[in-house]
Amino acid sequence: MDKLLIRGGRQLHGEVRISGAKNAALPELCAALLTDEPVTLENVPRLQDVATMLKLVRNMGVVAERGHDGSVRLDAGKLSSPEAPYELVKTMRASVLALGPLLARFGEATVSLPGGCAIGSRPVDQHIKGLQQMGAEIVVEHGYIIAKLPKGRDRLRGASITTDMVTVTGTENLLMAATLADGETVLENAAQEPEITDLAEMLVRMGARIEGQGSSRIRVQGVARLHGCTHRVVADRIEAGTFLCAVAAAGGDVVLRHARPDHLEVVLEKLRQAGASVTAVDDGIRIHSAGRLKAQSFRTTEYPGFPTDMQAQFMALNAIAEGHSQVTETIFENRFMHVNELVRLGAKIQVDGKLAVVEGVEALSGAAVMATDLRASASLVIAGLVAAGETVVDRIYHLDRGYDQMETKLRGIGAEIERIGA
Ligand SMILES: CC(=O)N[C@H]1[C@@H](OP(=O)(O)OP(=O)(O)OC[C@H]2O[C@@H](n3ccc(=O)[nH]c3=O)[C@H](O)[C@@H]2O)O[C@H](CO)[C@@H](O)[C@@H]1O
Ligand SMILES: C=C(OP(=O)(O)O)C(=O)O
Repeated sequence: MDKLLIRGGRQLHGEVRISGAKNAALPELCAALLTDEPVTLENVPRLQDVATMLKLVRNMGVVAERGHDGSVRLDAGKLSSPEAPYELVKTMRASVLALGPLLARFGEATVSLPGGCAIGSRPVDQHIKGLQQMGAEIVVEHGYIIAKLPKGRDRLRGASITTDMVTVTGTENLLMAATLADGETVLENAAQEPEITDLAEMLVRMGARIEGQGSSRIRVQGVARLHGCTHRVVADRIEAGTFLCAVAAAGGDVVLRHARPDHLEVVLEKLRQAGASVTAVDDGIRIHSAGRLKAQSFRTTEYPGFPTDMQAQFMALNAIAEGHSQVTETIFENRFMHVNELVRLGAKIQVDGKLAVVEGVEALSGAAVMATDLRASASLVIAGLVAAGETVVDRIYHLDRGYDQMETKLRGIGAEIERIGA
């Protein structure tokens, strides 16, 4: 099993190219299931989750080819089975995004329940309830969501759906299903993340009629069929945010090319309040950080609030900043697993339910630590970059799920980091 070996204490200087967003690419790969015409996605990040999604759609009969230029061409003209088996779904929750498109286009879908995962129980009841409101008959049996249209119907029907909470993949599943439904669908309490707007833009290119993406009410007028398109995946705001925290913590001056400042406003503001200089530059964001930063309290909430996917990385920064901070996690019930590992590196953090209280220390010291989930891994890498001596991060398969060549990019700006075998 691969590990990362980091020798801390180097400042970071230069330029990093931010990749396409994991959380946009995954639903967009599923959106290709909505049409029998070829779809080309550009700027698709090289990640394990993307490889898993390609395996999943190929397993259904989709012809999917990766180009050398970061593009993926998908042809879902003929499908052998509208099914997502447990073996593939268990490694990636986002597989549930196949449910809406399959049901909308083929009138049936069998998708394994994703099950719980490290950061929380993460049910998909809102996806199921919304599709039922659109007329689907759904049973959950032997760990599978088995969905079909009632006899005599060949399309879902538009509906007014208010989800009990804001759900990102729930909104995406219902949005994709609604594009081919009969009549109008209104999604109330919709998630507003930039990845949803990007997905909606792709669907519009395919001929969908959508209004209100990026707001909490999305209206969709269903159409009888969608066509192929070429779409460029939006830049990954969480990858950008992770590099921003790395530079803020380690010190240095770095330009993140392709990063979108408008997608990271709350994080950028926190970094500025901490004392870093953060500016929008041509096609990117520049961060300059010198000296010890000031700790910042924050509370994770849905977009446009502070992203839960940035909580662990910012906590690593707070761990070595000056002063106390309070970090409140409101989205997932078990997303503080990095805390014990940061403590192994010398951080002082106490957790009480949804609240972590961080007392900034002057220095961390390298140690062997274990990654427990994707963003926890990133926070350990950031802590390793500032810790004195060597840090070895184990179980980095979590990191590989969602970061495109992280260690190569970090090495490119001066970090001492290498991948080592077991
Ligand atoms: C592939 C992808 O885009 N993943 C992102 C997506 O995950 P994901 O879409 O799974 O997260 P949700 O927005 O659905 O989850 C928000 C909250 O709602 C709960 N919930 C959700 C659906 C449901 O049917 N029932 C229910 O109870 C969840 O358990 C969680 O507590 O948004 C999260 C919140 O920004 C991010 O951390 C993930 O990186
Ligand atoms: C939690 C995340 O991803 P996923 O929903 O794919 O598990 C994430 O990207 O931080």
